[in-house]
Amino acid sequence: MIQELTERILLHVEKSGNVDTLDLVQIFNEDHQKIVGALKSIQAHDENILKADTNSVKTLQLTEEGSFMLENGSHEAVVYNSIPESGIPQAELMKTSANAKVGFSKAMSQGWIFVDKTANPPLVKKKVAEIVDTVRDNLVKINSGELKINDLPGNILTEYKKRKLLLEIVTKSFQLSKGSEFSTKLTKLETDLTVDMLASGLWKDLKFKAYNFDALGAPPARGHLHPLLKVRSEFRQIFLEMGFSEMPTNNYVESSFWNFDALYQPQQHPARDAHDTFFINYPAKSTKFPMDYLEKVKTAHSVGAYGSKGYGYDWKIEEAQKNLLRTHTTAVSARMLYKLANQPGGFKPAKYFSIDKVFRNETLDATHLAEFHQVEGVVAAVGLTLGDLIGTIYEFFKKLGITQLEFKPAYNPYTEPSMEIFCFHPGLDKWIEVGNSGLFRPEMLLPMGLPSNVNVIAWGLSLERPTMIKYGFNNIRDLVGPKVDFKMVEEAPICRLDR
Ligand SMILES: N[C@@H](Cc1ccccc1)C(=O)O
Repeated sequence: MIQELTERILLHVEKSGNVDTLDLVQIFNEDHQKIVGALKSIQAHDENILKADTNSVKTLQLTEEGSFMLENGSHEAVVYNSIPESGIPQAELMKTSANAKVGFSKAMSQGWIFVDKTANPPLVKKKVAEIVDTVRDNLVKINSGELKINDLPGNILTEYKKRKLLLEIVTKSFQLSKGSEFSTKLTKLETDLTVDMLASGLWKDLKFKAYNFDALGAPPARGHLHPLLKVRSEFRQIFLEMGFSEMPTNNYVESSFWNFDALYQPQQHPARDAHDTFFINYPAKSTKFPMDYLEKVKTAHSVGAYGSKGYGYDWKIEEAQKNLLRTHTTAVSARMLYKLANQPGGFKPAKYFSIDKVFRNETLDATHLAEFHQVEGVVAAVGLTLGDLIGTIYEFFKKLGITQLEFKPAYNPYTEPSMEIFCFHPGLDKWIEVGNSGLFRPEMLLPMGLPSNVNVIAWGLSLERPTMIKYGFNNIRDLVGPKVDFKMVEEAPICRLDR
């Protein structure tokens, strides 16, 4: 079809010498888009076949309301026509059509109708015996093309546009005339240069299609980052900007000692039950611990130390030896703080973060999986306070674009005070819980050997939750697991947490 149209255009230019593509719309009864498409394909053959100068033409188009008047008359004419000879109460008249109010005031200002106040109730009556509906007449002529934009007096054009009866449309078109290589026949363009063409010398006479440097090309096959990884790198960036260094989290299997005992979590704590924690059978136990430290932990739990009464129970090494899949990355933080306290040269202030997997024996539902990621920040320095914790959390969340925070007292065995972090989500229009935080207890820090004037503030959140919010997932199974749509992974945009 395009082929045919290209030839028709060329033949027309040969005959008339000069034509605008918009005029061709009527002549060929074809869509302007199609005519321009055919022109482009002529130019792709050889840009010197036709000369095409751009034109931009303003035309008028009726709006839905304008088209309505074509059929029914202007609102004022409709009102005029619905008034009986004897008149009609205004309230009644208003019920006769949807646009009666506008029609009434226009008809009044035209002097077509008046309100007879001598009657009770006052009646709207015709003032003239007949009317000429100029608005409708003009719209008919505009619609048929008889009245062009330049034929309409400016004030009328403005009025109709104000009444939203007309739209001004700018159409770009091309003024066509013969080019230096004009021809009514298009030779087929070659797309490939073959060995035969070279050998026979045929290539000299052939016309080749111009190379399209704007063509997008086939997308190269490559790997794609999962949304969780994209969000992780945003979080990592924020921590790095704040001067935190990353903790080594490459041990999913941990001993109960580092996961619980080091964190002053008593051995009877319900979280240590197989209902909440995945214990490991092979190997079931860890045996290497820093024994001095382990003894201090035992004391802190069983009889208390450093002014604390402890929990007062019989602490057993067998319980601490049990291997498990770590239930939180705070186990890694505990290892790092122990290292920090015992490093050569002694304690130095430090800021650490981690983002990695943790495992919990949870009931699975739309927002919970048995494995997920935690984001954790830890700051250790002399004399840190709750104010430092709150300030640091504000700064951290500010970098995520979150400025409205609330803190709610909470309980963790290893922090005192502890606070849940809530933020206001303008998109969801509600407060949501985003994390947990606190100051690590002396019962946890002092056995490690940290100086007694050192305080450690820490907070943690999940990676999945902000990812689900940012990418608009309601079900975590759409994000993680066998039901994940790979197309989603391929097409998910880079995540900007500040938006
Ligand atoms: N470990 C806590 C998070 C947390 C980290 C650091 C301090 C306080 C709380 C959790 O699993 O929810």
